[in-house]
Amino acid sequence: MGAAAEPAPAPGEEVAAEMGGGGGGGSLERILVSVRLRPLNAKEKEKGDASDWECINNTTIIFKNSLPDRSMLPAAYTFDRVFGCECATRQVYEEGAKEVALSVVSGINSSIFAYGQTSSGKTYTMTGITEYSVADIYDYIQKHAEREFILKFSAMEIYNEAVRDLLSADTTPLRLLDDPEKGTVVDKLTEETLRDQDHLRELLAVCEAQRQNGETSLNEMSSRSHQILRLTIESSAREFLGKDSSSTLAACVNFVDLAGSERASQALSAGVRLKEGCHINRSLLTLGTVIRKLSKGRNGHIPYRDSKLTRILQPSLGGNARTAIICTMSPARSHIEQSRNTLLFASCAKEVATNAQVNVVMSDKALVKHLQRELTRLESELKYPGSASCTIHSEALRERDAQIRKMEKEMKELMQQRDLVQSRLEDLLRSVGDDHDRNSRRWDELSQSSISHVRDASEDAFSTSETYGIAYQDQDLGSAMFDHLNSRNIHDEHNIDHTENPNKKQANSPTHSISSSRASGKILYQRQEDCEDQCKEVQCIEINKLSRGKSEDFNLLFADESDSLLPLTDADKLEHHEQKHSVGTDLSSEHEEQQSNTVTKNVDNFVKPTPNESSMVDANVSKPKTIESLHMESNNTNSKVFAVTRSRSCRASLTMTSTWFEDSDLTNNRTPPESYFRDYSGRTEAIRRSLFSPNYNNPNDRFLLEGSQSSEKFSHDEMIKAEDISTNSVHSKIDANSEEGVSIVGSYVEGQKEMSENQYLKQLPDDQYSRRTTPSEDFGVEITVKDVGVDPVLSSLSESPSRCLMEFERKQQEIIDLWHACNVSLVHRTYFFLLFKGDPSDSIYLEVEHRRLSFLRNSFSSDLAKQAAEGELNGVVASSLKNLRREREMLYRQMLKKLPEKERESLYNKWGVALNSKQRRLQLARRVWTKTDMEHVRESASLVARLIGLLEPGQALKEMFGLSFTLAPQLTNRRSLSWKPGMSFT
Ligand SMILES: Nc1ncnc2c1ncn2[C@@H]1O[C@H](COP(=O)(O)OP(=O)(O)OP(=O)(O)O)[C@@H](O)[C@H]1O
Repeated sequence: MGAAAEPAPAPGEEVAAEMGGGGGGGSLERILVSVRLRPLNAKEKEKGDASDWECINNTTIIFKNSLPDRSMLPAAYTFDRVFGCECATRQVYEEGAKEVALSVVSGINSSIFAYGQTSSGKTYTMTGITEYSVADIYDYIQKHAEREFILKFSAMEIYNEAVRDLLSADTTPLRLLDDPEKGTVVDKLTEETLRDQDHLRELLAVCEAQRQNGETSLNEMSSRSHQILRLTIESSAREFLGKDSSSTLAACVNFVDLAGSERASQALSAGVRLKEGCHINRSLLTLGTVIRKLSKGRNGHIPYRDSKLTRILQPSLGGNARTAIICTMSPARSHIEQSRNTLLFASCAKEVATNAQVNVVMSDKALVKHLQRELTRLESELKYPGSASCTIHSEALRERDAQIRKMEKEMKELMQQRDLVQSRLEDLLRSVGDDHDRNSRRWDELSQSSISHVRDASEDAFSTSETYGIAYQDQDLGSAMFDHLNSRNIHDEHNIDHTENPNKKQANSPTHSISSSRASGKILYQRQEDCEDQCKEVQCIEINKLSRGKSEDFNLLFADESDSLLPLTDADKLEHHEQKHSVGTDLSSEHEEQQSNTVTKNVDNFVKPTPNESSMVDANVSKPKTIESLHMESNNTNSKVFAVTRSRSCRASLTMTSTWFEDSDLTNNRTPPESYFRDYSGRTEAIRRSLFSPNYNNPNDRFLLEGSQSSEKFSHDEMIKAEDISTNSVHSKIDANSEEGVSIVGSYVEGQKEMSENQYLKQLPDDQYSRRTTPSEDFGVEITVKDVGVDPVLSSLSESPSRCLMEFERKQQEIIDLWHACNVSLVHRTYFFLLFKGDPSDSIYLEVEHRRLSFLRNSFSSDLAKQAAEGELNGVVASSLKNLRREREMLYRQMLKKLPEKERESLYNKWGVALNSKQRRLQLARRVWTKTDMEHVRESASLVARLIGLLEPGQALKEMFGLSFTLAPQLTNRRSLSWKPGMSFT
């Protein structure tokens, strides 16, 4: 037996207001739903149909037969009332309709519906209910002689979606009109004012005779239409009749006998009957939809207007009316489908609530009188403040004053606390400031390319599958910074592993471990609430390259390409060749196995700490200057893994996930660490495909891909070449399809970053450079970055918004100047300019861009000096100029595609290109981004964006610039951050 449905809350709790009540102010009340089971009829008995349904009590009906294929369906249904086949219509009326029907005499609209398949007993039930109701109404009227009642009767049927007046011989369909006050009204519907009960009986007989009946296979006298009998009752207290203060209660009760809800096929309908069936079912279908939607709440559109039935009955379906629905059903097994549908409808209906109100109609005089009384009362309150209502008001005011005072006190205390915390913060910053100053120059360098160093450090370190571990040891400041950076960085796509640190001083400190993998999006953070000592600086970020990276995987993808632009060394080729045959075919080759076994072991240690070992990371953290690793690797992967950790005195270290590539992956990957590690190798291909989708036959794309993986392979000049090719790729992609330009710009930017990073490495003192590039034995390189300062984000938190904005504008202008000086791609400038508008997070991007460009400019200067000596223009400068020229050509071509002639002409005017001159488009393309004043820049960006089809840029686009930071909400709220000057990575 299936689960029994919950009984609906008792309906009718909100009983009709007493006559003469004030009106309005309705309350929600569920539709009263009951089910009536009729006895098996002669035909059914003849066929030997079994009776499968039984009412086991007043509210529950069960399906007796346990057919095996029905076992999944519920076998018991509960409603407000259920009536077995032995129940008389009188009982059905008394318990399932009377209360609702009689609301009408109290000025409350009501409706009684009969719903069910053909021949289930709807007409049989409704006829009885109408009679009993009418009798009771007249009985009530008799007993309330103090009121004068006016009864009006109207009747209609909806047959084939046409409304017909049942009190008129005219069969012309009636129109439905929308009345602003009354809602849907049936135009020209006859409304008879009733003389007495006999008069009503006569009219009911007329209706019965007029109604569309027909014979179906299931019912010889089947009602083929929806019938609505409407009795309107108005009543006024005789005492006030004719007086100014009289008011009237007005409401109507609908007796609705719906047409059969059966399927046409089941009623063996054909011809006229089939057409009827279609219309009937369309109306019933809408009724079902309305009831279903209402049962789920009133959110969204309720399609009342989809059928005449629901339009006319709209107030009864969730509106200003009390409603009762009696669902009739046959107990026969042959009708099981229809019976279930009926019960389903009933189950939905019992969830629907209506909002019935007492409808009071005031005479104009009464209304004026009422308003005058109200006015007088208010005036007297103003004149005599000592009156009762005024006393209440003044008390309320006193209470409010007291509340305000209390809140002011609390605010004062909070402000004091804030000042205290701020001064502590300043102390702390001051104490770290010295070290920060000492290290600032170096940190500036480090931070601009914090990730890049890691990547560039390896001979082929620029792998898309590198995994950067993050270790962040924080006190209050660090915590804030941690939240700030990581919340933005990982977009909540992380797994946090809370473990206990077994070290005695940190025994009670929760440790959040989050690791970050570029390829997998897996992030493990390591955070310590309480440091062993008061750390004041980040002294050391030790980065281990633990295993070989996915660059090999990527290279393998192109290993067959004969037109590779990469000058592969013999060793490379050999390696690629070997891996090509191992990856994807035999991941458990010896070489792979060695790596993966080692790494897997460590991973297991990391992600599944034993109680004794606790977190391996924590243990590592507490060891001074140990190059410990967050060994994260899958069994199958040969991914490169970097672990960034810090020594005892580290304040904070953070490895940025850097590319749109990995960010997208972070977004996609939500698997827990273990599964990630297991699934890793399979996923790389998917990631590659879903995120990059390059054309592998295209040498430019190929170069981009390979370049992005192994920048270390390229010399500075090669990087410039890479930029060349990237730019070309941008252009060709944009030419082909401007939308694709978005992702390609990402690659382009990546290339530019690499170039600057490469340049940066060249500028480093030899010892540092070698430290970043010395391959270690097993898995590659060890990178040590020392003396990293404290996060200036925090030190700038107290900046005023206006100052922040000024800082942003200053930085933005500097970047614009640098773009100009370095001949940076126009598309890149456009994207960057439009993306970063001073949002708090933008500061980081601007900082990165600024530093990158500074390096580029240095590179330009040295190239220029060299070329001046050599007397010819080549190298970086020449290549960038070439790129710009190509870009302008691309824009020139786009103009024809993207801009209608009129728009082009207005642009020529705006940009000072003579309309009668030659090559106007080219002239225009040559004018954009040629100056650095803000107006020119804005216009240029707008035009280029239009030409390359850049739509409203979103956060995702920001991420393609290589970094993704989200301010922790608490930080944003607390300090209303804006542009933060001098931000750098810590
Ligand atoms: N509870 C009942 N007890 C005895 N007979 C019933 C009962 N319900 C219905 N019947 C009989 O079943 C037959 C069909 O009933 P009725 O016409 O009311 O069905 P219906 O649902 O209105 O069908 P349709 O939708 O085709 O108009 C009638 O002869 C009626 O007398």
